[in-house]
Amino acid sequence: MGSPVHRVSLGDTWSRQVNPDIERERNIQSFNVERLTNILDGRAENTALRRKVESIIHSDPKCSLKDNYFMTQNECYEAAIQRKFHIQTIAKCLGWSENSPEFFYAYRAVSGEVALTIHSIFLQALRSLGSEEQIAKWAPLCNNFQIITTYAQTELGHGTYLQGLETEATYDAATQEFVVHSPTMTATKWWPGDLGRSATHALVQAQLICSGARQGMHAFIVPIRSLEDHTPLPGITVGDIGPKMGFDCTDHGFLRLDHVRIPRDNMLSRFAQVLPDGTYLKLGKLQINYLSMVITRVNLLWGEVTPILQKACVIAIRYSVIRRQSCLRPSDPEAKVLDHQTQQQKLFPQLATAYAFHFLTSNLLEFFHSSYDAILNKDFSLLPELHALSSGLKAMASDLCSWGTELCRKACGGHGYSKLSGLPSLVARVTAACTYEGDNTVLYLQMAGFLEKNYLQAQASQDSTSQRSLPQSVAYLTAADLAKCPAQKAADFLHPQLYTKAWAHVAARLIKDSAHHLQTLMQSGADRHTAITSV
Ligand SMILES: CCCCCCCCCC(=O)SCCNC(=O)CCNC(=O)[C@H](O)C(C)(C)COP(=O)(O)OP(=O)(O)OC[C@H]1O[C@@H](n2cnc3c(N)ncnc32)[C@H](O)[C@@H]1OP(=O)(O)O
Repeated sequence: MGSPVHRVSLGDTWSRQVNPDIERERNIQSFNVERLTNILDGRAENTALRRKVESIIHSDPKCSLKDNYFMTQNECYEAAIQRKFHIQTIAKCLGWSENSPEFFYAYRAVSGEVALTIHSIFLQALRSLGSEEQIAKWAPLCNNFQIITTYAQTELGHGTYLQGLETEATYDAATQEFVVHSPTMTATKWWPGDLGRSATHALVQAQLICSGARQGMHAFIVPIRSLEDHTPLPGITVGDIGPKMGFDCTDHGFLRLDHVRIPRDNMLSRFAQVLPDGTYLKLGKLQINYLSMVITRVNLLWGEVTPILQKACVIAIRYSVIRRQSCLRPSDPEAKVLDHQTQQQKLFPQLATAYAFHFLTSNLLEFFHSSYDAILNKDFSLLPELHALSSGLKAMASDLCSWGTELCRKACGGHGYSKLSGLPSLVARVTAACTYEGDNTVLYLQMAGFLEKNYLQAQASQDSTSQRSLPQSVAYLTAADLAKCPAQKAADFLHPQLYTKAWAHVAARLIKDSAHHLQTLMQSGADRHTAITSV
């Protein structure tokens, strides 16, 4: 593919030299760069592994992204498919295991421009919602790419409001099958990635109907394309939904099902099952079927949202070091843009946010790993907190990272508007995270409900002898009120603990005020729904 313009390439000698302004800045740092790098990677061994994988990927022309900005949607998709399977080939040669750190570093080295990312979401949903037998049956087929899968939940008519999903799975005891059907146009599955052209099977989230009752959303594995010639199977209408604001490497698609029959065993049954006679058994609350979204929210913060702001900061700050524009004083030579206070006030808070979110999402990942095994073993005690944290942090981090990435782009003037800066595609990509995996507004409300519930519980237990312990992330709700700031002298403000105490105080006060406001509104006659959305 010939590009329309001459482009800087590594063949141009000056493009390989480090700009002297960058060199100079790098030589005046006030901290140990390698040590901070190891901290951000988790440990020195991870840094070494990451660099090794990056050097393999960056030196491999088949992993190159240099033509990406000149490609059509089709070309992007095809290149992403080729990149995906080329990395699989590298992995096989080097013995990288599935879900290994090497894969994480390799996908990060190609900026996530690989296809079949929702195939991994299917696998994650299978492992969290499937029985051991179902995992043993379907996981090897996925790992060997004998089947290509997608996660089909969102519909044309419903995305965030899961209780409104219309796709039905009706149990037929006579044949021990489910009949999966799209009863209306708005029931059409719409948006699932890898559905438009790639997937042969879909994990369809549908309203289970059995024993004459609607049992809520459950997960069903439905074959959708032939393994012989990849054409849609009987009763299946499937295709691509066309160009979007970003993610050209992913084939987002639509799916309609016309009374498609699947075996009873195709309903993922770790937490719920339908017996041959149609009896419905479930463990825990219905929302356990939402578990794969919780996992996705945690992973996308760590693997997608935070890294995008980090990249945007690197691009914008490097640009600001070498770009000279205007004079600080009339007699001065043109200044580095970074020497203008206005530029520092734009970029440094974003850099601080990127670091803060790195450690915040790392902490969330730790909490997830410690609670996930318990949940899989049907101890649901930590699920409400995990749901609230993943919802609230996904909403806050994606909002602030999309705002910050756009700020970095605008801080680079005209070059920030060039796709070749890398910034416009970062903005388009992180913006999507404010919508997918749950609209942020709705997820903030999930967090709000959790905070209010625990505040009221803390108040109630203060009045009674039974001190029921609160979830660890809201333990501050039982802390004694701070009469005044604990700082006695200026140096006290250098201690992180002071900020933790101060922010805990602010959070507790805001939650208390909101809970009391909510109670006042409801006592004055407002119903809870009206009250909670107006607090
Ligand atoms: C790539 C580019 C794409 C750009 C555009 C993308 C568009 C589309 C892409 C996608 O759509 S990806 C799939 C995204 N879809 C979602 O993430 C769905 C988000 N919606 C939900 O998760 C739920 O509907 C919501 C949490 C908002 C509401 O849950 P419910 O419908 O059950 O109702 P409710 O809020 O009353 O919750 C009932 C109880 O379940 C609890 N709950 C809800 N979700 C839970 C959960 N996940 N885990 C545990 N508990 C949960 C909730 O806290 C509450 O607990 P309490 O009864 O104790 O108060």
